[in-house]
Amino acid sequence: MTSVNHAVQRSIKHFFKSNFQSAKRVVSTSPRKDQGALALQMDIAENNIQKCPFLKLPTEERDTMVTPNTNQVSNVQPFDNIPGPKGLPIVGTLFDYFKKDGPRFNKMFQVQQQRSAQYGEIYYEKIADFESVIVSSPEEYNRLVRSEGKYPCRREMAPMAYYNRKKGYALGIVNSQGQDWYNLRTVVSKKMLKLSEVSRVSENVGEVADDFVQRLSALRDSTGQVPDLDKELFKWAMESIGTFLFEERIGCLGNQPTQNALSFIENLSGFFQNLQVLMYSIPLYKIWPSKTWKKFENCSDRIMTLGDMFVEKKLASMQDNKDSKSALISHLVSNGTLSRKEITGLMTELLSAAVETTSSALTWALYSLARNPKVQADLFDEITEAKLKNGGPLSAEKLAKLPLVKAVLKETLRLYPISYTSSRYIQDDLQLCGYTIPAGANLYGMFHNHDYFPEPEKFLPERWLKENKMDAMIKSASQLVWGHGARMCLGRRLAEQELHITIAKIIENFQLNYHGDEVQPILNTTMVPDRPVNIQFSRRHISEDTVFNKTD
Ligand code: HEM
Repeated sequence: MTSVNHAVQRSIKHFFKSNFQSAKRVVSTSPRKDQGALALQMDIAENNIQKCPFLKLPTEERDTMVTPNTNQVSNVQPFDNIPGPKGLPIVGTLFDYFKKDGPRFNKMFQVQQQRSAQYGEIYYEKIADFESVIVSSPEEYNRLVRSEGKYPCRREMAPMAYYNRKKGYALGIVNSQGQDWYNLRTVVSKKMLKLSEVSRVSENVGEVADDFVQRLSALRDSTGQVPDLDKELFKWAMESIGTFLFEERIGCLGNQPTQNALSFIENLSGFFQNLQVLMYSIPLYKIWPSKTWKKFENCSDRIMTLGDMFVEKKLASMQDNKDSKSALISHLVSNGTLSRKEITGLMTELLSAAVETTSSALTWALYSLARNPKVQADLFDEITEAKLKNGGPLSAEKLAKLPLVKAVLKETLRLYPISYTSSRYIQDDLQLCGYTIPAGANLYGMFHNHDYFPEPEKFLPERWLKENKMDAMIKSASQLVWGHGARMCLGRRLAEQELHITIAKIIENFQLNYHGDEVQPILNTTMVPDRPVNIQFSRRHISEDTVFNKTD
């Protein structure tokens, strides 16, 4: 027993040593507005330098790193001067969150907003081993965006990475860094981010949206509400992304959705819910699997098994039928760079990244439209007028390009940024001497700040229309909802296309109403509603020769 106790003590000691060795802080890149031009603050003592913990720089890049230009060093502000909540040793401000909303961390975006109001546009916080400098001004964050190197380094999602290493899976695009990340991303980025590639599946995405409209119509109860709307939106999201990844229908929207697809969706929900808790907690799961960890691990196991089944099934059918050339999976097979195991891992990762994000975005868009009848009417008019001009129904591709449709999505993601923060280990300006500050933009705070967006709590898609001339810097910061630079969201073009087409088709067919209480956003890794969103769908009767319509 004593030897077991010693072993446990030793392993706890080792755990704390490896996880919480406090890195000495060296740099401040906190140019306050009153300092004017960029003034980097550096303490260049070699042994104080903290590097991106993940970055494996190629030798030649490492060799070209230079010492800082001392001309820049003025108005010195040591890193420790960055304001922020003090916190305790080791755990930092962890207990603040326990007091606020229990150990779920699902209101972090609001805490960031409050902290920014208290400390200003830059502050430092350490929550357990999660250290960040949080920036909430578009100007400041744009500087960081501009300083991106060839291998942008984002904080690893530690529980996911730990799971993958433990089970012998590759880290994937989301968690790999440096050259490994670059190699993997290069295989898919052209296919995923090129508009011409993405629009090749627009008609298929349109068909999924049509089926979804039919399904919503059929599922409505006597009050016009769709039971378990959240689950239906998940099914839509999975079916939609399937058109690009596999170029075939997964089978989520039929009367009897495939059990595997349903199980994938269910486990994905559990995966994200538990990931949110594990991300900010002390990573004790590395030595003692907690209940939350076990749930996370079970969901991850199931997701990997199901992903493997989807991919294997598709690969087997591709051997018989060589037709589906535009599917991403065919591209990966013919490209020949990745092994079968790597292809499976990547496809499962993309499927996982796609479903919760796009279904949450569509939920928020429908909720916002349901509460804003005027915007809905304008959107319906835009679609109807475009149809009249076109002399008939619009292709999915044309629907996706309507200005107000696009503005509705932008405004939805401003109010509810699905990924509430965008973060980097700073490399470029500061990489000059190998410094690192993990920095994140407080997107929620930025997007809800009346200095940047007048009447920030109102859903006003028209603010995005060309004629209203939004300030270019604010417009560019708003893109941060997709991240930025070489590491920007890989699914952005696909997600936008799916969402534009589906929003347009839903408004073309239904008038939406919402009579419930105001829904609040919470974090399940992505930003989701805190309760079921019971929207009423009234079917429009569209007549061919008039822009007016009746609803039932
Ligand atoms: C509304 C929908 C979505 C939003 C708001 C969103 C947002 C984001 C954000 C903010 C990032 C971090 C980017 C950065 O650090 O610069 C990201 C990364 C990523 N997203 Fe999305 N995403 C969405 C949909 C999708 C979809 C549909 C897919 C897959 C088809 C996808 C795949 C990925 C991948 C693989 C990464 C990691 C990229 C890398 O590290 O190189 N996302 N996403």
